[in-house]
Amino acid sequence: MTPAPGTAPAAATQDDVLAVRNLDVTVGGRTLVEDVGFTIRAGERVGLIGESGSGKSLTALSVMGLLPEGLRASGSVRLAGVDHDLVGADEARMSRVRGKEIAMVFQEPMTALNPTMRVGRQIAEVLLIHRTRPDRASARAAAVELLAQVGLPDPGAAAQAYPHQFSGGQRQRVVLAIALANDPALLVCDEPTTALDVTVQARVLDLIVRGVQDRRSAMLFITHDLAVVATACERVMVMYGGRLVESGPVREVFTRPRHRYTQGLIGASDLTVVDDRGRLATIRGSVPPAGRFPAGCVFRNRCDHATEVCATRPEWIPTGPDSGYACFHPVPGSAAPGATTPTNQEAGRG
Ligand SMILES: Nc1ncnc2c1ncn2[C@@H]1O[C@H](COP(=O)(O)OP(=O)(O)OP(=O)(O)O)[C@@H](O)[C@H]1O
Repeated sequence: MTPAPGTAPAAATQDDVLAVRNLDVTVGGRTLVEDVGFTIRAGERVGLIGESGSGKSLTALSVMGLLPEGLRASGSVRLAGVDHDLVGADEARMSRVRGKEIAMVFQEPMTALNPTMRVGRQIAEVLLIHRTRPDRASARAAAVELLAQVGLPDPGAAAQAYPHQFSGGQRQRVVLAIALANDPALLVCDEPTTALDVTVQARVLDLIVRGVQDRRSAMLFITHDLAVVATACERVMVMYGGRLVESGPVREVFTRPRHRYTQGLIGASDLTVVDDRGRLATIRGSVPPAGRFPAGCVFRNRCDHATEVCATRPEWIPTGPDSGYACFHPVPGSAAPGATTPTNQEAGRG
């Protein structure tokens, strides 16, 4: 096939942790995912975006060998250090890979947790099954340590609790602790923060990114939220109609999208960035060219009160000749000490 514009051929190198080639997913006579190919390097964080039904989840599920009954994958999915293809691998082989070399975090944490088992034990089991810890006592101690790493207060007590005793955000932290337990080479996340309260989304996203960075794990991150991709990922791939249509560094794809679908997606989005003083800016329309942001800006999650508060404010600054405007105001709870907040004060928001 001729590669779609902006998609790199899936040529595996020694640094690649994952190499997907010619992946098709079919059901009956219907092709749902067609000729998808990509690689992910060790430690690389890659976003996968695209409209609903474009094939993102089926691509991720194929990588993990978890396609729903009746769907069939063909092509090749190779993982570094695993001597067989994951496409067509039987369940016994896949269960040795899953939870060890590849781990996953889905949208709804309850689907990943056993409601009748204390969470400390659920984490310990993953360590024992894959023989990462030699005995139950050290697995339990490691479980408490993992719960501390994902920011649960009083991790010793948390280990003794059942899933229903946690909030949604806390449950997703537990799922993350399980996913990271064996230092996977690849973490696959499918909308991991979408079901969470908006106030905890950024914190959980932070923990995911920190968790993979600390372990030098690679990450494949599915989301609808471009700002999340901009925060969490270095590279982004775009799916449309079951095919991968574009791929590249996040800033390049977001500033110079090549495929018509990506151009529409970016053009219709509001993105937000945070500058080095902890202030948040909403970029309306599209992202301005690289270098137009103040130094130290990082992308953050969507700002949903900017339009009515800021649209008429003089603090709106043009961010590029054809790319809309930004309005700075503080990120709730995370403004850097000493950050000036004129927009916020004028708007009477704290
Ligand atoms: N079990 C199934 N049987 C038949 N068709 C399916 C099945 N699961 C998914 N599909 C179809 O495959 C296509 C791709 O689905 P997929 O879930 O990968 O999309 P997606 O990009 O992840 O969408 P969303 O963002 O809404 O989760 C869709 O047309 C969907 O209806």
